[in-house]
Amino acid sequence: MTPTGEVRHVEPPAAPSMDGAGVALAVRGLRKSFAGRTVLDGLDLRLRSGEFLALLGANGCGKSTALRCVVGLETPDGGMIHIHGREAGAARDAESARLRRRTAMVFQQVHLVRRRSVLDNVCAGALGRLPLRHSLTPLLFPRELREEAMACLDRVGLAARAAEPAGRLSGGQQQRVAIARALCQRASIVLADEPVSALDPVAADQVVGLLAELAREQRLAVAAVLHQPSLARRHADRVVGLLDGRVAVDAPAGALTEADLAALYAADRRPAEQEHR
Ligand SMILES: Nc1ncnc2c1ncn2[C@@H]1O[C@H](COP(=O)(O)OP(=O)(O)OP(=O)(O)O)[C@@H](O)[C@H]1O
Repeated sequence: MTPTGEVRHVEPPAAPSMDGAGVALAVRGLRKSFAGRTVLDGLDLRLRSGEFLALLGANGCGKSTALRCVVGLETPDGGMIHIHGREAGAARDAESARLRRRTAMVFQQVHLVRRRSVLDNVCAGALGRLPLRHSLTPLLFPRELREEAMACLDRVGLAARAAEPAGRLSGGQQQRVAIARALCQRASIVLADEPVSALDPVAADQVVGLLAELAREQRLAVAAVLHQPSLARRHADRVVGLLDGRVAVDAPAGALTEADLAALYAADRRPAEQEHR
């Protein structure tokens, strides 16, 4: 951010193209308020296939809300969301649902069924494209799906744990299972909301490193909300910092400055409720 409070765009330029080559996700002018309080105030964001973007910003600045709007868990008040060049509207029409199935969200809470096997949990990523009966019992998962899920588990380094109950794995391993589930969904855009906030530093580094690898090697578009700028600098291609529901910093990860971080996390800019969290 500049001393005058303007957005510090090192690269790319301010106005995101909605459908340029390689742009997997483009958000323009996204607006969202809760009970009259503006949370997203015209957010612009662009994410390319093969890119790992770290989303930074103080508590309450709107990071989760932005991701939730993209995957359809929140309905924006205004703005546009384009997924692979096509508009995903707020309406629950078939085209928007199809586009949103290209996106997967990974949460801090992994949302695994702890008593079911690791493999069954990964297979569950495919439920959106399978007939409803498959959700009744994992015995109905087709063999090809199990093979695909094994390949996803192999990709996150956990094939050997496929038969164990998911609840038996460590926190970092469970988060890797959740990422494998997103792969089994065949998502091309993975949005991770604080995926490592509950993990120790070593596990956190592994999980963020894995997300970066998946972006690079499988050409996924990956955005992760992180509260650790050091992880963003080490693994991300680009960093976007939000302030008051808008983009305040958009820079290659290596160009993120201490002044940027000071501006993003300045205590005197936060609403009073944040001070006491
Ligand atoms: N469903 C909701 N109803 C009412 N207020 C909400 C809702 N979801 C989010 N908010 C409010 O919107 C603001 C932004 O929340 P959001 O979770 O997007 O922030 P964040 O940047 O992800 O914060 P954190 O880093 O703490 O997770 C907060 O003040 C939050 O209380």
